[in-house]
Amino acid sequence: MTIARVIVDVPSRDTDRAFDYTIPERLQGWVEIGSRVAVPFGPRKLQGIVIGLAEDADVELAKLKPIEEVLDALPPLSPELVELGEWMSRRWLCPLTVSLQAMLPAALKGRSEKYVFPAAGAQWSDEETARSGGLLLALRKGKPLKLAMLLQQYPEQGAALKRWLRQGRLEERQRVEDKSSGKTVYTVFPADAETLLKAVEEIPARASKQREVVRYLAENNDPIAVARLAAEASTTSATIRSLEERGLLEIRSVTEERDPYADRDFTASNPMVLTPKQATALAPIVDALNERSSEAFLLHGVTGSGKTEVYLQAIQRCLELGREAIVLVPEIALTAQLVERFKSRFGALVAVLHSRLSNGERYDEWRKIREGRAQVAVGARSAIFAPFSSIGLIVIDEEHETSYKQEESPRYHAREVAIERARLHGAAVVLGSATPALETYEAAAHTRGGSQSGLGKIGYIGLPERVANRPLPGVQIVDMREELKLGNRAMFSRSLAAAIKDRLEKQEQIVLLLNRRGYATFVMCRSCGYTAACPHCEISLTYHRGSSNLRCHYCGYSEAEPKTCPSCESPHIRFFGTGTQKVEEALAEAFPGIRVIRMDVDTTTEKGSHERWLTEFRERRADVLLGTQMVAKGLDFPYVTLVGVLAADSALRLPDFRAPERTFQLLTQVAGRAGRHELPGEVIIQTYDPEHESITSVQGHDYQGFVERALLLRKQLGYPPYGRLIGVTFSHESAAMLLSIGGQFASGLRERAMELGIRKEFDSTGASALEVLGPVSSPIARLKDRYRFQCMVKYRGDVDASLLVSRVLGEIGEAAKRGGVQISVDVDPQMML
Ligand SMILES: Nc1ncnc2c1ncn2[C@@H]1O[C@H](COP(=O)(O)OP(=O)(O)OP(=O)(O)O)[C@@H](O)[C@H]1O
Ligand SMILES: [Zn+2]
Ligand SMILES: [Zn+2]
Repeated sequence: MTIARVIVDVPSRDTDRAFDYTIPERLQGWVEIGSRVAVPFGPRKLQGIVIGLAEDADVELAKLKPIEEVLDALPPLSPELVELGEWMSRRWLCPLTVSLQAMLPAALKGRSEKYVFPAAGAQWSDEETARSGGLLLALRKGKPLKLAMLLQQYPEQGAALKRWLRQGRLEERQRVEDKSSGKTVYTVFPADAETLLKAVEEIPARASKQREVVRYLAENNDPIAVARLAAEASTTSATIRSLEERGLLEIRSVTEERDPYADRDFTASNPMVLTPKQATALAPIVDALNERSSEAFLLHGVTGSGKTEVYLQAIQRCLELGREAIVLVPEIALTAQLVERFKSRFGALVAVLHSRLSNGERYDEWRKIREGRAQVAVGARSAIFAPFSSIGLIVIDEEHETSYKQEESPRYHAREVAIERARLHGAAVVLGSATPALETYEAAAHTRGGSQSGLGKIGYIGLPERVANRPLPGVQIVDMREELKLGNRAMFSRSLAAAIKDRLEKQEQIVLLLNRRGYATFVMCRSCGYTAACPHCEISLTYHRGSSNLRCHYCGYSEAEPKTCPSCESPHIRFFGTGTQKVEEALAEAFPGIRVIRMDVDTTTEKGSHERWLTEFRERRADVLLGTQMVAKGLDFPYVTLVGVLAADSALRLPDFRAPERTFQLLTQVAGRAGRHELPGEVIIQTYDPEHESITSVQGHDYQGFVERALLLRKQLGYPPYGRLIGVTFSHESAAMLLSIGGQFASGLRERAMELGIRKEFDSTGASALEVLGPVSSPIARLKDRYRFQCMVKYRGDVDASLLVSRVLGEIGEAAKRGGVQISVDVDPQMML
């Protein structure tokens, strides 16, 4: 190959195409599809990723510049991931480099020097050594060698070097100054036992310590850390170094893998005997695995129906077939408990990827996957890009979770990426949930046609009952308006208070959910109605009791709590709304001695704190687990028999058409925490809106009914999954500028649609339609001193709206850029805020 087609890492429309470079002779063996390279670009030197190789370019070869450097010994992306990236960029309208960069571990992105050195204990035959043209001799001197130097001096050894790296006999490391690099440990590599035993005789008797160490090494002929050897042979590192001078051992610095779960023991677990229902659920998944067919399934199982065991046994089958599995879980559910369930079944084969790991830890887990040392990747959203080569199964647990959509570019949805990646691998996909997203349910049930979800056909698997005939918990709805009428002004209704008291007496446990989305604590003046808002963002400031200050959750701005109203000077200014802190106080007051664990953004910032709280609760060192959304998911505690929901309806009024769906899902999930084991459960939901379907459907555990009605409404309005949306947000310091650019966009798009004869009415015929809403001020009208306007493009049927949008953006792009307007496009937005 002589030409490499390179995507340079500049995320802009102008550079969003492949540029051709020649591959110099010395790099011939090194450049592959997926390689990260350094290339000259105008006066600059840029990083880029090779997405294609060719013999010929469209222009004269002499006009092309050569690639300057290859940045990693092994390409960090496979051809398959490059292809996936290209698909993502088309799907979510973003520059290709943005998609590709999203797949790389952060630790790799820098321009740090790479080193190559032998892995501990790696062996080579004499023949390999002879054929390596001096490369192995150089490497085995012990010092890590710079990759750049190896590329220069051993150009013809590229294939061999890469093979050894892939086999894990060589290691590639980077020296970066942050914690990304592994822990360096000085390690003793002893000579062979025979040599050592012979040497013992030659060491003078007065050097008895040296003799002892040599004897020890002859008996334990494995590499060992210097510090450890010193301890075991009760000697000093000086003694050990003197043996290096005698040529009896070598000391090399070895970078230790950081295993974030190293200090934990996982008791091995065996597959459970499946219930007949679980077995029926597993069967079609196993069939798909055996046939290597890229089928997708919705595993719709009520809370506590044993979905996890079905995943585990499907994964087991996948591994037996010699293939790899990815399991996605919501970030917040990625707790020790869940990791443990996978680690105890599959042990060291499991790599864990989540954002609480340091960059270096993530990089180590990523390499474990790439080098074939792990076969199962468990992680949050981005684990969908785990660098496996032969995926057999992708599981997405709690598939309805909004966190599977990335809210920054590339604005991909992991569910769709999973289905596409599975297609490339011939892998099966299992989407599991007790409350599937309407889009997924519709794709699986094909209830009334006209779906635009883009998910293709999905098989439906139901698990309608809990394991061992355990009943779903009884749900009681309490009308808080009635409570007030009866003179109860407390935070807890009479029935919730009585139930809490009862559980405290029985020493059972309680989960309390404060649905706080859209309901943060804010400061309001009772005399004039003034509310404290961030001066940079159009957002209410949130009150933090600990520090007594007001904070903006978007930009971090903070100010002291006002003593008098800045607007009318009234002293009657105080904070409103119920925060978890306030609930905690109310609990302490109403139930003296109650032990409460509060879990919210404030108490879980510290690394590991999340897990610590949950362990404490599991060990029954607390009576109540009180928290926001994060207490609702995936937890399985046997002594929880009561779940209480405060302010169930607080998120119902958000200006988002998915608000009722989200509320229903959250309530169902949290209700599902109760009575999962022998003890039966009870749920009490407090609300000011007891007639609302999102709440009454939870009472009857009536997912089907709720969804059928919700889908009907969506269909009438042309909302997903029966229509699709593209959100375009414009931001600038000046609102006037935005109106102008936003207006140009909207009218440009309307004109194009009209030219193509696309109607704008969403009528009952279901015919193709496209409507442009806006530009209007965004629900968050100002953020970090920039005003925000948005247009919502709503369409259905046979309309390539993505293409139209990118054309129109191309037309106004120049003017927008000159004016400094930032434009972001969100295809299939999940958040309307
Ligand atoms: N075949 C089985 N035999 C006995 N117990 C089982 C079996 N399958 C699952 N369980 C137990 O039932 C409980 C619920 O299972 P699991 O947590 O997998 O449910 P789930 O469907 O994932 O629930 P959720 O969606 O609420 O997280 C667990 O304690 C699990 O150990
Ligand atoms: Zn006031
Ligand atoms: Zn702010």
